[in-house]
Amino acid sequence: MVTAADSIIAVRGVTNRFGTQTVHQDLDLDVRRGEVLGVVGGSGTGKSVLLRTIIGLQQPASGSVHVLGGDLMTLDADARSRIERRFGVLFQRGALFSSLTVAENVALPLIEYAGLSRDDAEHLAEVKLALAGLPPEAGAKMPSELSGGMVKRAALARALALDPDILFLDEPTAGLDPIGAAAFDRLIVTLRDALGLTVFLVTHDLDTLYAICDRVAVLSNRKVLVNDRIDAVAATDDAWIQDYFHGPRGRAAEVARTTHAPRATAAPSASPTADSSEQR
Ligand SMILES: Nc1ncnc2c1ncn2[C@@H]1O[C@H](COP(=O)(O)OP(=O)(O)OP(=O)(O)O)[C@@H](O)[C@H]1O
Repeated sequence: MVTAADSIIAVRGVTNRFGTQTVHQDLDLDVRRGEVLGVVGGSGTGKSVLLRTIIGLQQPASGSVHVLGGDLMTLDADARSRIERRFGVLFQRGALFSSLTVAENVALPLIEYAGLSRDDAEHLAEVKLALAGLPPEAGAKMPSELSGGMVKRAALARALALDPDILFLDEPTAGLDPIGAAAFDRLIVTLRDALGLTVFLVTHDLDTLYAICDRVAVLSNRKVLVNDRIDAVAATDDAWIQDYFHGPRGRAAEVARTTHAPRATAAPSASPTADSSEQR
């Protein structure tokens, strides 16, 4: 059995309510150091609210959230902020500042939180953009000039700016075509391996689950119904899980995994480079 001590994130007994709606009730979840954990569930089951709770943007009605050895509910503001700076977050819509260039977007946290000079921050931003697979010329562009896939990569570069321990990704492949999504999946694994990240990934994308997740947590009925390796999750006796994993899309993703042909994808590349096929 996994104890809170084995976990980089340990959520215990969390309840979240909005008015009369209870989204989570006594929810427990463990995330192990170095894993890619996929979080799935029907629409409105509270995946994004759970992510927001773990990163401290949503105060639960009750329960505790231990992250990186600290209890976010009881720490003072300074200690809490030190832990929160070790998070990198990629929100669902990328959330870049539209009035700043891509490089300025990535440099901003380095100036604000790491106290770097503008020159140093923009130099380091170039490194982060390359790490996220963007070409050097992308830094000078405005977010509106980028393709959908490049916006995701720019937002990822910003999430990596402060060398996080944990990367939180909310629907990172939503809106990407299958080849762009497969390239993004590979990038996440490459970065996890190279940087020793732990990845908390909210997704609806079955191909992503099969391709990169070490374990999958399913949210249902206000709790984590199961959190296990994907084969064990797919075998769980639950109507939503059976429909999701063994419906037509689930079968296709499983076949792609077992035939080593994820999506309609190009050959994997060793270095993370932007894929020209990403949606524009
Ligand atoms: N700030 C808020 N105020 C009121 N209700 C909220 C708020 N945030 C989320 N909710 C509600 O909480 C529930 C869970 O929302 P959440 O966004 O976490 O779902 P989700 O599982 O991520 O859904 P999806 O897969 O559709 O993105 C929804 O019913 C949503 O309307």
